[in-house]
Amino acid sequence: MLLAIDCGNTNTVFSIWDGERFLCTLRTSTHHARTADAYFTWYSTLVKHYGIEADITDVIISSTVPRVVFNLRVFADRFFGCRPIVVGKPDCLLPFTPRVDEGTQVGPDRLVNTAGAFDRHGGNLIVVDFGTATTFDVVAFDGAYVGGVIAPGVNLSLEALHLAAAALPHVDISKPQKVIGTNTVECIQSGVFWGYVGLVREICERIRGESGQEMKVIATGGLAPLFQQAADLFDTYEDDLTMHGLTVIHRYNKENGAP
Ligand SMILES: Nc1ncnc2c1ncn2[C@@H]1O[C@H](COP(=O)(O)OP(=O)(O)OP(=O)(O)O)[C@@H](O)[C@H]1O
Ligand SMILES: CC(C)(CO)[C@@H](O)C(=O)NCCC(=O)O
Ligand SMILES: [K+]
Repeated sequence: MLLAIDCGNTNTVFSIWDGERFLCTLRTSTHHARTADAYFTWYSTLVKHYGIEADITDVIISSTVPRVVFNLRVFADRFFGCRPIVVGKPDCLLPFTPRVDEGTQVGPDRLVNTAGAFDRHGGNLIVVDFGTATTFDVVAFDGAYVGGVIAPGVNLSLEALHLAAAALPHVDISKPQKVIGTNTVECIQSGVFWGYVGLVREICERIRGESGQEMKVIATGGLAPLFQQAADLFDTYEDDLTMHGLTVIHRYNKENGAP
């Protein structure tokens, strides 16, 4: 069985796979100081709760936070006796070579999203991921990551307003009924919500223009459905895209003789 781990700057998600069959997802916040033993305590409690007979033989990790990788490696070695594949490390094979400026370290989550989206949809895609940052990954005709866009995440923008302006409260994102807010909370929600609708539309339009291609837009991340409610921004929404990408890269490494 495969344990696929996606560590973002905010949240860490584990998913367990029996071959192609998805078994469960476990989610926790990302903390660089969490030890291998602490991961196992959390993991084994939840696996037991879900009644899963998990016999993990393989682990793959994508982490946008370099510091957490050490403890996750120890976790994989100590509790499952295996050496994980870590996306972005030289010994992890990718189904494509990113076409970016020399020396650029593309976020592993973006490489994983690219692999997952190409596997499901073929090439000429824009993948929009609403995580800590809002990222746009451009996937070429042949499945290569060829660049993209990084914008501040939705929750980060809300938090930044609250932190920087003494009179602005913390506000949760939601779809406002109108553009013109008549109280502070509505004004903030309007700015961030409609601002992101415009941002997504404009960036996708410009990517299509620059590529000279029609491109399908695939959205992932918890907040994507909220934005889709407001406007026809995406062709599809796939909440499991990153996890699927991890299984694609894992399979590719197995088939191509990686350790
Ligand atoms: N249905 C939902 N409605 C509102 N907010 C949601 C929903 N699902 C998830 N969220 C929130 O959306 C945010 C984005 O979630 P997501 O898991 O895509 O990224 P993240 O974990 O915040 O980012 P990263 O992967 O960079 O750590 C999270 O703060 C999450 O709590
Ligand atoms: C942009 C984030 C933070 C999104 O999770 C991550 O992909 C990352 O740290 N990227 C490194 C820089 C890059 O992707 O070009
Ligand atoms: K994510």
